[in-house]
Amino acid sequence: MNRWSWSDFQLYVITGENYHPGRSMLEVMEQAIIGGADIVQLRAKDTPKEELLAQAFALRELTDRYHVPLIINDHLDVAIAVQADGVHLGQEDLPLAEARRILGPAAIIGISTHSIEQAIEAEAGGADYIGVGPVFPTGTKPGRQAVTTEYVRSAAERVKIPWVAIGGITLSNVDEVIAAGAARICAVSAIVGSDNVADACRAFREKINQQQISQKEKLSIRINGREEQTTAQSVSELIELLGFAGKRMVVELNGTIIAREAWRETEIEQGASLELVHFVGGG
Ligand SMILES: Cc1ncc(COP(=O)(O)OP(=O)(O)O)c(N)n1
Ligand SMILES: Cc1ncsc1CCOP(=O)(O)O
Ligand SMILES: [Mg+2]
Repeated sequence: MNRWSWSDFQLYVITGENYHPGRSMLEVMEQAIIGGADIVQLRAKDTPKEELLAQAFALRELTDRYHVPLIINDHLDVAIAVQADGVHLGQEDLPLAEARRILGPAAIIGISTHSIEQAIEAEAGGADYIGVGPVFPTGTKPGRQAVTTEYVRSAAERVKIPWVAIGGITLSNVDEVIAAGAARICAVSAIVGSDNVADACRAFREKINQQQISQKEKLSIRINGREEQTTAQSVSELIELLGFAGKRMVVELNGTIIAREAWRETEIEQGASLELVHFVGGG
């Protein structure tokens, strides 16, 4: 991953110094990158500007060394000063259009969204990616209402630009978020607060990859007009998986009736349309 293919990212890690007393932000973020963080954000809400700027320069040097994109939370001036790859803005921060006017077309601008309406607005306004969250309640943004995996599900259905699920995501609940359709995960506490930051990142990456492999293996097909996902590769396998093995059936695949003898060698391909008629009763 590098800044030229930034949108393929899977694991986005944000700084959170209060989660790792005794370890520096730089050593923690280096471990995150080594473990597989493929985009990072500097977020330090209460840090004075001068110190924030120094942290941003140091993180720029680190991310340059590893060819990882750097995003600055909230502060466009800091992003410009350190030649970061972009900024992340919330609903109450500088409006997207203003940020774009200042930063230009090449900058990566991410927008926090808490509803599908906000997501559609950010997409239409030219955001490069959006944050979807907080999925779960989180101490990193106390008091902010969780959007739940319901919003993750609608983002998966409707958002066309890259989007990342964020907020209260841990190794114990990330499967739920991925199952709701998230292909990109962002975390603070579960990663930077972990004893072994690199291993935590590897574990998150493993879970994201695992899900993507099993999604890829599934074919999207239509059965009697309904969109379905299947791992079946032949008509006979599909009939078995649907629990119709041994039953009297007529199978039509893409408009052609398939004789029972041909079920085993007839492959099912992505986008196939099947009509299955099951005869009930005998006589
Ligand atoms: C990737 C990502 N998503 C959401 C946020 C939150 O941004 P915002 O709502 O502006 O809140 P603060 O982070 O500024 O407290 C984010 N930073 N990154
Ligand atoms: C910055 C931010 N925006 C929405 S949730 C959140 C915090 C994410 O932190 P954590 O992964 O510790 O819940
Ligand atoms: Mg903000």
